[in-house]
Amino acid sequence: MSASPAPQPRARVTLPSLAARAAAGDKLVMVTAYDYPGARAAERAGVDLVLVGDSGAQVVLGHPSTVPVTVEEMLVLAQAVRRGLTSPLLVCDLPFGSYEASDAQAVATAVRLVKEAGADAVKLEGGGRMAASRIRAITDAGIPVMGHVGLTPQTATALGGFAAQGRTVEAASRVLREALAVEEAGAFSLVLEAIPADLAAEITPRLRVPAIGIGAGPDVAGQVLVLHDLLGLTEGRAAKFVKRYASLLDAMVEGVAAYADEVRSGAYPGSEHAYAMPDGVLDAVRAGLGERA
Ligand SMILES: Nc1nc(=O)c2c([nH]1)NC[C@@H]1CN(c3ccc(C(=O)N[C@@H](CCC(=O)O)C(=O)O)cc3)CN21
Ligand SMILES: CC(C)C(=O)C(=O)O
Ligand SMILES: [Mg+2]
Repeated sequence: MSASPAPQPRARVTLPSLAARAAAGDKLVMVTAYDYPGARAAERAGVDLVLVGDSGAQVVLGHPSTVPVTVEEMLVLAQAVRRGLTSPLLVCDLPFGSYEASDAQAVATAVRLVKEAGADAVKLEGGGRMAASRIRAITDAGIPVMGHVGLTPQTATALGGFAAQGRTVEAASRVLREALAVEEAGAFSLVLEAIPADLAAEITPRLRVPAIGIGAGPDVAGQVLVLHDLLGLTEGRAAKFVKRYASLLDAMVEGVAAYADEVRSGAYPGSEHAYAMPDGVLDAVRAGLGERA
């Protein structure tokens, strides 16, 4: 047999290996995933971190915002992603309403994502007193936490919609203060979302932990994008920071339309898609019904 050998799995990404890579100046690559094929694509492409984002509320479940997604739904998505991943670090968002009430609620939710879905770490939004307390509590329970400041979609209504953040002296100072507070609370990394590139460049070197940007310019330790955005699976106007690397929704429509055409024309199924019956079987069936062969 000359079967090609199974691809060598890369070494598992760990918190120390991430920190070392970031310290060496290597850009960290994070992408979201919400199912098994998305996880396989991320794994095979060699990304460092995979985020089961609450953005799945929108890009997978069709909700208008991230707010409605439940812990149960995040568990289903994260379990599917876990089955497809071996080496990247698996981070799972804590959905809106699953951590704000108390430190105990936040720890209980994080524990479920680790125990029931195999998450390696969790992510939560915010940099104020509530968020800092939750990050400390979850970290103390032994679960690594990624922070998320700047544009925090779960509370976008309070921020004035999906607008870039940190563009006034007061707002920029607040994002900086929140990033430092998230690090101080024990986060191993944090997302900086939709802030001016110059502000992200000011914040990043003030942190010991890697800042992962989305709409935060190039001077951060790494980047994250929503998988469905970068693959062209989303419709409508995308945020300014989105770059499309494929047009998969167009490819999906073309594929389904070609199938529909062939069903209607009779070109599908062809003889190669049909099961053959052994000689004589139908004759015997007819004889059994009292018909002549
Ligand atoms: N598909 C998808 N991609 C994402 O990046 C994403 C989600 N969904 N859902 C959760 C949040 C919401 N995000 C968003 C959504 C919209 C904008 C947006 O359109 N922003 C305007 C800002 C304009 C302004 O600053 O006033 C833009 O033009 O980029 C930004 C982030 C990021 N996250
Ligand atoms: C965009 C990233 C950072 C996120 O939180 C998500 O996809 O839910
Ligand atoms: Mg999110």
